[in-house]
Amino acid sequence: WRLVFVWIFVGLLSVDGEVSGSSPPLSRESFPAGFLFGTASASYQYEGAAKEGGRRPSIWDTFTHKHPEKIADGSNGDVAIDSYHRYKEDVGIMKEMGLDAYRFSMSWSRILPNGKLSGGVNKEGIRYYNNLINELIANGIQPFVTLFHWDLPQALEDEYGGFLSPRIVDDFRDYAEVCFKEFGDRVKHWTTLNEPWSYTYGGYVLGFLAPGRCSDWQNLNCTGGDSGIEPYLVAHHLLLAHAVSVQLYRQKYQATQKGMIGITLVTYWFVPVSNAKHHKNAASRAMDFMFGWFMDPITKGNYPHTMQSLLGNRLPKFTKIQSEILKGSFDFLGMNYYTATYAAYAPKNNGGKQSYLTDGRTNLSSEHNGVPIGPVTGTRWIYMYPRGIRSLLLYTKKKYNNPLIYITENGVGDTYKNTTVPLKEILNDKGRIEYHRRHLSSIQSAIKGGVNVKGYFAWSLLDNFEWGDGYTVRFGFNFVDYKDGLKRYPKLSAHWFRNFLKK
Ligand SMILES: N=C(Cc1ccccc1)N[C@@H]1O[C@H](CO[C@@H]2OC[C@@H](O)[C@H](O)[C@H]2O)[C@@H](O)[C@H](O)[C@H]1O
Repeated sequence: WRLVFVWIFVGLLSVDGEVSGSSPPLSRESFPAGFLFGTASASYQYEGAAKEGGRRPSIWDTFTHKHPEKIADGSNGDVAIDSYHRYKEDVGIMKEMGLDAYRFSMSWSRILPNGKLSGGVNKEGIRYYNNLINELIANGIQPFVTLFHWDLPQALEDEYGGFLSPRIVDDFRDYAEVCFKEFGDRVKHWTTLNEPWSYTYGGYVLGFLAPGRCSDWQNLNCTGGDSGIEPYLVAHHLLLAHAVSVQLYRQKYQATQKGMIGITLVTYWFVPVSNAKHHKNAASRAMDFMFGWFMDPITKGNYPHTMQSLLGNRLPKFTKIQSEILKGSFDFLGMNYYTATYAAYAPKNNGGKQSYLTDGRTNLSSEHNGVPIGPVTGTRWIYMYPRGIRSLLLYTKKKYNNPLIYITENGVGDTYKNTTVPLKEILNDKGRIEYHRRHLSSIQSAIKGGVNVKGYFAWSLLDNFEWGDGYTVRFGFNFVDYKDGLKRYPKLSAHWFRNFLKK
């Protein structure tokens, strides 16, 4: 009998650490009082109205129009899902779902069309974001605002190469100050950057994101660049732009506006292919090269030791003053988690050319001995690995002194290359419900482990323009009908989340 009991108990213990079956089904009540639930979005992926309301081009307008071959369906964000005109309807959907907060980004080139303060502030841009913020607050939804979600004004890319140049630091700070001044009386959670790793990796290592730069020997149809040098320059300037903007907010606005400011970082969870020391070290190095690359400077004022020793003079150096303003430059940490990957030791490829891809001496793979790290999903690079968000949260708590954390993105997409799939099937997104439920359960387990996480934003409220995958990958709780006036329909997951959130 004892054996039978053990078997039953073990069977109930789901791999995410939650004891399913014995505890009530997961709901808002499973989380501490005041825990915020929301959804996330980004300006270029949602707004559309690319040439309306005084907005000038961003590097994503240029990238999609000049290189449609780099977008799965050759599409762009000219119209996207038209949130610029439909924001009231979209806020209504958030209200209906019972969201506490909404994370969105501001389009820098809608507010400063020429990128610089000297080019003038676009009043129509200010008006749009005031309308959106006021609509959210009128519906009891807190605005979480990201200043930069990859859509850099093209004017700054043209003038001095955007984030390749240190000149970006002052222009970003000026842009941030316009936003603090205009919206800071109502916006109490600011994020400077969304995923500086992705902007750097996608834009300067492999060139599949704007501005599409990489080493020509990689034969990835890039517009110039050097995957072994430029990523480290861009990341350096992203960090400095972040730090000076946080310093400005704290010195001039925080005392009166009483808001918080942070940064959103993305990382995989890395699982060593075996317990062999050289593979465990590889997994640790992989964390340094993706998460520590940004997390160490904002907590310790410098890059991880592994990066410093492996990169030498290819890694820019912070001055003493820069190190000081970087250290502690966040009130909260935004964390985006989607999946995990295996890490194995990789020897230095002496003959090979230099690239971020090989600098970390790690081989990353989504499978080991032919077995995927987790169940495949509707998204090519996302394997279901919910325990990874718990491991990542506990790792962050231990290594970085238990910071205040919001999960600012977590979600999964369904891929539709052929558009003949019946609507009924698309709306029946049980896989998305399972993905979010298991990740929420894993977060609950991390909270029990003492992690200071205070909110969860799902990616995404609506299907939208998914960068290199255009409109072929759908992440929304709500379906957008690209063939019939961008009409919005709740998927099964929207009903599930509404019930989950019911007070
Ligand atoms: N996409 C990422 C991180 C990333 C970057 C390069 C390569 C792999 C993964 N991060 C977040 O994921 C979200 C989902 O990302 C999609 O994932 C599936 C891909 O096929 C698609 O191209 C990408 O947009 C984006 O919409 C958000 O804007 C972004 O903040």
